[in-house]
Amino acid sequence: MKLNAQFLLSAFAPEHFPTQARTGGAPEVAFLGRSNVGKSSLINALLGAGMAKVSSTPGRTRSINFFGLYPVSSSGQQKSLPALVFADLPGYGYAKISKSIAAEWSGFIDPYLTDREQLALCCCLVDTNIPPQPSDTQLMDFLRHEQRPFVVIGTKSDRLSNNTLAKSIAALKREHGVDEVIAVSVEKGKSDKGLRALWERLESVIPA
Ligand SMILES: Nc1nc2c(ncn2[C@@H]2O[C@H](COP(=O)(O)OP(=O)(O)OP(=O)(O)O)[C@@H](O)[C@H]2O)c(=O)[nH]1
Ligand SMILES: [Mg+2]
Repeated sequence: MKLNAQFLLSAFAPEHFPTQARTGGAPEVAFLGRSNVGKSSLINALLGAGMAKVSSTPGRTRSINFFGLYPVSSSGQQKSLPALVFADLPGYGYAKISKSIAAEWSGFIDPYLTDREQLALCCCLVDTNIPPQPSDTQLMDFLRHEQRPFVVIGTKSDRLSNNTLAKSIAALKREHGVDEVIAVSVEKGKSDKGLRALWERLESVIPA
């Protein structure tokens, strides 16, 4: 299926979340993880450069940013409703701004993860360059409790040798209690095997 990506809106409160009229109730995929882990970069790699704002300053994404993925017919016509919606979420776990982030989480991110009916899959991004983080374990425990399906994605894999990456992935699987961690890199010229595996998983949430 050919999909055309379009920015929908930035939400700072639950009442801003895209309406049924806007999305037709399309399934949503949320991108979650600590500040600077590479959420916005991954969305750009999946949807095309420039979609989401990337920054070297942690804590850049402060709103939930929604993107619609619209099917395009063989004649090139774009459908009026998206088949899938991506949600780029603010990061957590960055000490300097953790207080304001904590307030945001209880204000509108928590409600999004708890109540959003369309939310079909959570992508939990973890950095393969650092040891497993308690804040990530905490998020996954929360998602398990909420019975939200999630997939764990290991970012910035280009910075590690194959051997070190394999060890890191093994540690992440063990610590987070998951069978699979999809290793990805958004660096040009690096293998896009992980990105392709991820796309397959994402497309699987679109109803046939
Ligand atoms: N080497 C390498 N760097 C990456 C990769 N993905 C992201 N980065 C870098 O990591 C930094 C943070 O990336 P973002 O995508 O803005 O991270 P984020 O998770 O959206 O951050 P917040 O919005 O602050 O929560 C940027 O400097 C990116 O260039 C990757 O696959 N490889
Ligand atoms: Mg971001």
